Amino acid sequence: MLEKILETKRLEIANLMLSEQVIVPTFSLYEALKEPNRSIGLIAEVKKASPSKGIICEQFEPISIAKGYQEGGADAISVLTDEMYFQGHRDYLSAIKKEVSLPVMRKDFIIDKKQIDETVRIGADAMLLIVGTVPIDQLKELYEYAYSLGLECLVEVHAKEELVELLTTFTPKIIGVNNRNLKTFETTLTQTEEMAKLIPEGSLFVSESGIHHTSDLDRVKKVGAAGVLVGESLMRASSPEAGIAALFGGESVATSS
Ligand SMILES: O=C(O)c1ccccc1NCC(=O)[C@H](O)[C@H](O)COP(=O)(O)O
Repeated sequence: MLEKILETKRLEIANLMLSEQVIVPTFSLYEALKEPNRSIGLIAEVKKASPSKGIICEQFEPISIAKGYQEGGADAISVLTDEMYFQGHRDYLSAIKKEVSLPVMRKDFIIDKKQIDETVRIGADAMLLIVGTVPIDQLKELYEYAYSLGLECLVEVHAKEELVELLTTFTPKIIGVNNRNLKTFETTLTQTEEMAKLIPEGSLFVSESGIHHTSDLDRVKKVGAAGVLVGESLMRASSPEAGIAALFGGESVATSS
């Protein structure tokens, strides 16, 4: 699946036209995850569809979903911008950035500096980089290029070997362990549990995908995750706020005194 998506991305990059710069305030994903609203940080994802589940949300209203996430106490928002496989759009991200005061991450398949320029133009605070999509030295270059433009990166791994390769090349400030196997689409939190031991102390780590229940949060919290990235279970809830409340089992949001 990943190879098919990357093939599409290469074609898109060849035809990519940069849009006008969106002027919006910036927010740090790292800082938001370092001091989360609850006992573990939440990156709530705006996700209409996916290769594994097809359409997840029929009545898809990205701005109102994002506002609901903010209202429900999410620490950051992830927006899928891939059109072909996730029915996302870069315009959703720009529109959301204008309406919420949270860090907004672009969730896409970034393999070229031109896409990073576009990510800045559309107003994102952060973006995803996936180990294995380009050679690791190139990934490091993309990471450094993004930070030089003020964009933070969540660097995602799907396997222990990828994490080892990543950490022998560079140490990202935010590392994501994706619990989804991209060949079978199965998710297992064992991924997070096994890889947690290898995450360096100085990096924040986020457990991604397949998180549906409070017990899932407890499992990843126990092994030191600073945050979770949750899409489907929140998108299927009766409202974004209700989805977050159910996931956190009634845990209240910290208020600053
Ligand atoms: O979600 C998919 O089917 C998928 C397929 C191929 C590549 C990536 C995919 N998902 C991207 C993600 O990592 C998730 O959207 C994100 O972690 C949230 O996952 P979930 O809570 O399980 O919706």
